[in-house]
Amino acid sequence: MKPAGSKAKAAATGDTALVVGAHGRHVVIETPSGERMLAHARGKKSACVVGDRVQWQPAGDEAVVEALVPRRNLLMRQDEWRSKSFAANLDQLLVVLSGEPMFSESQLTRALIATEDAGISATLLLNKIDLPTAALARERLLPYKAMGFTVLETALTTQPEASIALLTPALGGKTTLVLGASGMGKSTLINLMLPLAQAQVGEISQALNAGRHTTTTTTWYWLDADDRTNGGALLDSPGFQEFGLMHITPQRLPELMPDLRKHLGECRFYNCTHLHEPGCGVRSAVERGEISPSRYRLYEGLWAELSEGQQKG
Ligand SMILES: Nc1nc2c(ncn2[C@@H]2O[C@H](COP(=O)(O)OP(=O)(O)OP(=O)(O)O)[C@@H](O)[C@H]2O)c(=O)[nH]1
Ligand SMILES: [Zn+2]
Repeated sequence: MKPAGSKAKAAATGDTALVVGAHGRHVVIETPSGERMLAHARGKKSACVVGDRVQWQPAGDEAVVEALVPRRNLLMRQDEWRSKSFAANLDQLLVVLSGEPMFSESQLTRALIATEDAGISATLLLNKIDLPTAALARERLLPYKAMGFTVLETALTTQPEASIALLTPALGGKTTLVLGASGMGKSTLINLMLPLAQAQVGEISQALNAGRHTTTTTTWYWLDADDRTNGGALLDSPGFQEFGLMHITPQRLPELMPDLRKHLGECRFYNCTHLHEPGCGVRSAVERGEISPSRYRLYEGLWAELSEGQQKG
């Protein structure tokens, strides 16, 4: 075995590669020349996620991940049993929503809290605006517009050209993780923006193989395969059902919810939980209609859920 020092030095001088697919300790990396290969992470600590930059060494036809380049950010979720990382080094999250099926405000709020916690910005996309149910969905998104989120609107299937024209500048040059609950139109969006996406998926799942037909982890797609430095990328993450926030303490919730955060200086007690204290600025704002009742209810529910988790943990 070579001394660890020389190996570390070789890795440090090597080019970094991008993780474009990951399944446990098996990852698919893309080298600066655009070559993709299967790589193995060393040791348990070196778990990589899509979007990571890694130092690597060739090992036959495959590669070994030597070290992880420090991350700019990491989007994760955590339930009682385990934590799951979606992706690292993101510029933004795009949440696809629709009125049919109606999006879940709880799911949306959870995703936005995790995103805020990770220091990543988020854009909302109301899809299926060709359907009458879009009106109600639009109304339910008003509080989110008021707290500063951009809400784009598309009819991906009936107005594909207009959708591309709207989405191209919103996605260009950025690394965007796309989230969407089942039926909202996430696959339609990916296929519209990336006509060759299916081919890229095939390639990555084949490399990670283990006989799986569908990707169960996040997948990286270049928006423009000829411009891998500035062109931007879409990351498709399957499964948006349970967005556990167990990695966040209940005390931090108000600062991660922009509509509540705005009123934090207005409470009588510095350590106000905004649940029952007198002179609470947050609850006054709810009464004045400046914080929507649904958002406040979500806050109460999350507080209870995360406090219980804290007691157990
Ligand atoms: N009317 C209308 N239907 C749409 C629109 N966008 C997508 N759909 C339809 O909605 C259904 C769900 O779209 P998908 O793109 O498969 O949704 P998804 O979010 O990927 O859902 P899963 O595949 O279950 O993860 C499909 O039948 C689409 O054709 C739209 O803008 N308007
Ligand atoms: Zn308060």
